[in-house]
Amino acid sequence: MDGMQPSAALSADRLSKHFGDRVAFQDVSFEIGYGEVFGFLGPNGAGKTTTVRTLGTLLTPTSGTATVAGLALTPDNAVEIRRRISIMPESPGLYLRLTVLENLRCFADLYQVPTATKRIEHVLSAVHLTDRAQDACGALSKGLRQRVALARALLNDPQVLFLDEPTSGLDPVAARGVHDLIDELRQRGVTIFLTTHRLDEAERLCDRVAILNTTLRTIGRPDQLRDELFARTLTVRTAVPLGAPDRLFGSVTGVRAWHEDDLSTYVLTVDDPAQTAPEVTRALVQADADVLSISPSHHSLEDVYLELIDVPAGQP
Ligand SMILES: Nc1ncnc2c1ncn2[C@@H]1O[C@H](COP(=O)(O)OP(=O)(O)OP(=O)(O)O)[C@@H](O)[C@H]1O
Repeated sequence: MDGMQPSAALSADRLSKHFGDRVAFQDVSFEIGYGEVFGFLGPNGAGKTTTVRTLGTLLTPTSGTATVAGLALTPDNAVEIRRRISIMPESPGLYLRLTVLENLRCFADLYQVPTATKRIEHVLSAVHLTDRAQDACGALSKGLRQRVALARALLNDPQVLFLDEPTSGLDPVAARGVHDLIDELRQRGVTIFLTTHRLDEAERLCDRVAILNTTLRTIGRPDQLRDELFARTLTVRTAVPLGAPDRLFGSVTGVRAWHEDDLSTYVLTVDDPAQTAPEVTRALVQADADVLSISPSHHSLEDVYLELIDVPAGQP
């Protein structure tokens, strides 16, 4: 790329896409830095794939603006944008009768990849499939096909890689293999835009996540979102109920409030669990309490997600 590189690898400003009366996504804004792994989460029909297809120049936005791999998303720039990005769709779309190598040759021709033979060798080795190059794609497991699809997406050495639900339908071992490959790409500085339903996957892989349900509900680091949405708590369990919990917890400066959750289980709202836990422990020891455990709360990204996407009552 020539000259100055803009600070954002991908950005959207009030981007919207409508299909007639149907709103696929509306007023979506974000900025993603070079080398960032960005998770795009949302329920079925939230607009994730349509966002990927729009940023990938396959659909024209209804309104708003965006930059992709440093270029304004305009019809004039579409060809150059496609040179700089890759999209790995949810279903790999490989020629099942052809071998892995033949598939990659075919796509390398289509994308006019220079020095194709060397590049194919490189991407096969990047996804650890060199020894399966002569196997027909139809004879590969779903996980291995997903790896071929990833190899194909890497053929043009993209600056920005869109992965649309890359582990959908894979067992945990195959999914772990794809996760490791994503980690390797991150280490090589590829910017990754990852849509997923798997919150554990987003939590493990992504620097930041956005939660979409037609409009963006939130955006941030997983730990930041947890802190913003949920009070920090310490849970104290004792063998027998405390005699005077009010006096005991009231004497600890870091405890802002407390309630008894269950018999002999006390939930304390605190500003800083790491600082307050030792103070609470000392107070409990002084009161001769039989402590079973003191543990900080752990909210998962799933808690954040469920809090934000307005799950209708009665739905799991
Ligand atoms: N080509 C199209 N024509 C009309 N409506 C469409 C088209 N593509 C998507 N939609 C609609 O746009 C909305 C968003 O769909 P999209 O596929 O982007 O959601 P998604 O978040 O990727 O869902 P999923 O997780 O189920 O894949 C849906 O209501 C969908 O029916």
